[in-house]
Amino acid sequence: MFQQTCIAPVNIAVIKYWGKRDEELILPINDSLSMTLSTDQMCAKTTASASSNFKENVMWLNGEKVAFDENPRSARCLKEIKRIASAKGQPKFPLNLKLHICSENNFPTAAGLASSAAGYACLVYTLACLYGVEDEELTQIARQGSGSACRSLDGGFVHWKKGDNPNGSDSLAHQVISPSSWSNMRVLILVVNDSKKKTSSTKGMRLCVETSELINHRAEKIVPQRIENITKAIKTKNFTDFAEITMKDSNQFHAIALDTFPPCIYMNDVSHSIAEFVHRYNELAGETKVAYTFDAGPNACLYLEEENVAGVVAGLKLAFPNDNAGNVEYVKGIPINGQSYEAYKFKSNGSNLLKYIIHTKIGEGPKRLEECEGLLNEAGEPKKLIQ
Ligand SMILES: Nc1ncnc2c1ncn2[C@@H]1O[C@H](COP(=O)(O)OP(=O)(O)OP(=O)(O)O)[C@@H](O)[C@H]1O
Ligand SMILES: C[C@@](O)(CCOP(=O)(O)OP(=O)(O)O)CC(=O)O
Repeated sequence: MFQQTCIAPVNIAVIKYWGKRDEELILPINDSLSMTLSTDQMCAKTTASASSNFKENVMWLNGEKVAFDENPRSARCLKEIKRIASAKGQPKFPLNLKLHICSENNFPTAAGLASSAAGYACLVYTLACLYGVEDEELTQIARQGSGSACRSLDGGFVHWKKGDNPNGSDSLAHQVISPSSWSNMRVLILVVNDSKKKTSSTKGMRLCVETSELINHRAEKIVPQRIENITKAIKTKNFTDFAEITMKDSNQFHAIALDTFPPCIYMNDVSHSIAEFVHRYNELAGETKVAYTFDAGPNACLYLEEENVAGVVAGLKLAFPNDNAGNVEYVKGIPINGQSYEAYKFKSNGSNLLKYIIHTKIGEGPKRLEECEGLLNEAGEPKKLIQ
C-alpha cells in the first residue's frame, strides 16, 4: 500500500472571487486575493492510499462515505494529477490502482468558513505527494476542485490571477508576501452560525452572473484597481489602506449578491451589527485598528494586528455578550496576552449573538505529515468513523 497524509490551510479573501466565466474549468471573471490562515487552528487533513487490494475509489469526509468518482470536481482533480504523473514517466506505482481517501476538517464544513478551499487544496496536495508530482503547478488543479482552493496552496497573502486563456492555463495563484513578512497579522473568526448554509457559493455566483447587471462593472472596473492598491498596502504593511479596501470589497461583494435575482442574502442582522461595531471601534480609537470581511454566510472574519487583539476582543465581549460561557470555550485558538481563554468568556445577558470566536493568524501553505498521523489503517479503512 502507498500512503500519504497532508494538512492544508483555510484562506479568507480580502478581494473576493465571485463569478465564473467557465463553470467546468472554474475560471473566474475577476482576480482575487486572500490571506492564508495558520493550520494550528483550522485545517483540512487528508490521507490517500493506493493499493491493489482496493476495488474502487472511496472517500470518507468527516467520517462519512461521500461520492468520489461521481463527484465531477474530485474526479477531475485526480485525473489531472494522474495526467501529470503519467507525463513525467516512471510513476511511483501503477496508475490504475484504486484509492481510499479519508479527510476531515477540524472546523465546520460547508458553513461559509472556506472548508471547500482547505478541503480541495488538501486533496490535490495529498494526491500530488502520493503520485510524486508535488513540484508541479498545482494551483490550476486545485482551482478545478473549488476556485478558492487554489489560494490555499501557499502561505501568507496569495493572488489568484483570473487569466485570459480559455483553457485556464494562466489562471493561477501566486504568493504576494510570505507569512513572516507580516507576522503580527491576526484573525478573529466570529462564528454567528456554523450550520450548513442555504445557498452555496457555487450556486449563488452562478445566479449572480446570470442576473446581476452590477457584477460586470465590479469585475471590469473595480477589482483591477483594488488588486493593485491592496497589493501595495500589503507589501508596505499599510494596515489602514489594507483595512479600507478589505471592508469596501466585502461590502461590494454583498451588494452584488443582493443584486442577484432572486437575491442572495448572506449577512444577517448580527453580521451588520459586527460591521457597525468595527466602524465604531475604529472611530473611537481614532485610527483603523480592525477590518471585517464576510464570505457567503453570516460569519465575520476580522483582520487586525496582534497588539490590537485584546482590545477588540474586550469590545466584542461587551457588544455581543453570551450566556453559554459556562460550558463552552468562547475564544478558541491562540491565547490572548498569555491569558487563558477563560478570561474571554462572555458575560450573560441572554442574547447569544456570537456562538464562539476563533483566534488565529497568518500561516503557511500545506504540509506533509508522518505516516503515523494518517487517517486510514493498514487495511485502508478510516481509523475513526461517525457511529
Ligand atoms: N476536507 C475536505 N476534503 C474534500 N472536500 C471537501 C472537504 N471539506 C469540504 N469539502 C467539499 O466542499 C464542500 C463545501 O463547500 P461550500 O462552498 O458549500 O462550503 P464552504 O467552503 O464551507 O463555504 P465557502 O466556500 O462559502 O467559504 C463539501 O460539501 C465538500 O464537497
Ligand atoms: C465568497 C467566497 O468565499 C467564494 C468562494 O467560492 P468557492 O471557491 O467556494 O466557489 P466554487 O469555485 O464554486 O467552489 C469568496 C472567495 O473566497 O474569494
